[in-house]
Amino acid sequence: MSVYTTVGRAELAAWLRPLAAGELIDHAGIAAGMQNSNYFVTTSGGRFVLTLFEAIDPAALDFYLRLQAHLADAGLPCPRPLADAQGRLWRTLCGKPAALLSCLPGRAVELPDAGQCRRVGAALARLHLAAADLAGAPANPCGAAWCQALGDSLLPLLPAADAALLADELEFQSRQDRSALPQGVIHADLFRDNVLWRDDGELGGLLDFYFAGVDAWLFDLAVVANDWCGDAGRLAALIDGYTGVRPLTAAERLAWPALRRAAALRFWLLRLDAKLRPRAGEVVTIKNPDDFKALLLRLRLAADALPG
Ligand SMILES: Nc1ncnc2c1ncn2[C@@H]1O[C@H](COP(=O)(O)OP(=O)(O)O)[C@@H](O)[C@H]1O
Ligand SMILES: N[C@@H](CCOP(=O)(O)O)C(=O)O
Repeated sequence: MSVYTTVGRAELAAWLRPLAAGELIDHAGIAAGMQNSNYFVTTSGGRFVLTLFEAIDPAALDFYLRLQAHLADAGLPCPRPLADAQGRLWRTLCGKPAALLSCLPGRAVELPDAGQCRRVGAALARLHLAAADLAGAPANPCGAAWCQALGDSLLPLLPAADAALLADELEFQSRQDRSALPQGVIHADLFRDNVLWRDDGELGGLLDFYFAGVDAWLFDLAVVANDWCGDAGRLAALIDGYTGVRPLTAAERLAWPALRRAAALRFWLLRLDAKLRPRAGEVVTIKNPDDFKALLLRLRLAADALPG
């Protein structure tokens, strides 16, 4: 989990009232996630997820919640935020912006098969196309400039070998320009633990849109490839699923190796930052940064060509 903010029953019951979601039965912290505080909430009206946003600019939050409603309207299995009578999708709870969203069915898988990689690839491309007509989207909050700034600030905290690797990769990435690649709203964090699968094998949910923003679509595909595809077969299936919905351009094919490195760097940095400068909370999940350091080292040695 991360439960940084503890929510009491009485304050939650009062906060729920304007949503007409039924009477509170119980709520329990969720044992996953790194960024926000999440609770399963059961009411007489059903089951929901309560998210308290720990470090999100409220202006960006309006966009994240509108995005999920927009994608749900487009038929993607995304959580739908509940609105109060004034149409507000979030209000303050325990001093934090908070939203109640539909609870989607299914479980995440740790070892996806090629079929699941193909389906997640197709869903990612559908997400890219469906979000393209959403107005007012901000830039990816953790894009290339964020990586450079966070990387620079972490350099003095790292052992010499890691600092050398990071400095060299930051220098390489500073010479890449993804601004001419096809762009749009990207999920930016569609890891295995952010995708739910139903018992019948179908996609149950795409979760956790709180890093979304405009960036190269291919960067999003690289984020997914890095987390989902431990072998060539699963990578080929992911790309096949994606390109079946949105074919890639020649420029994207050329940019693939550098963007896979950029995606590995982005999550190495996020996890390093969480480990080296932890936030206080009731329960805090810290994920291992070394997984992404190892991946980055491998991608620097052997630039995998894009299959297909
Ligand atoms: N709408 C939802 N429906 C079902 N489960 C959810 C939903 N939202 C979150 N969860 C569960 O909570 C976990 C943490 O949520 P997530 O959005 O990843 O947190 P964080 O923003 O902290 O990364 C997910 O892995 C999932 O198990
Ligand atoms: N998915 C990323 C970012 C943080 O994880 P999440 O649990 O908040 O989605 C990672 O694994 O590092």
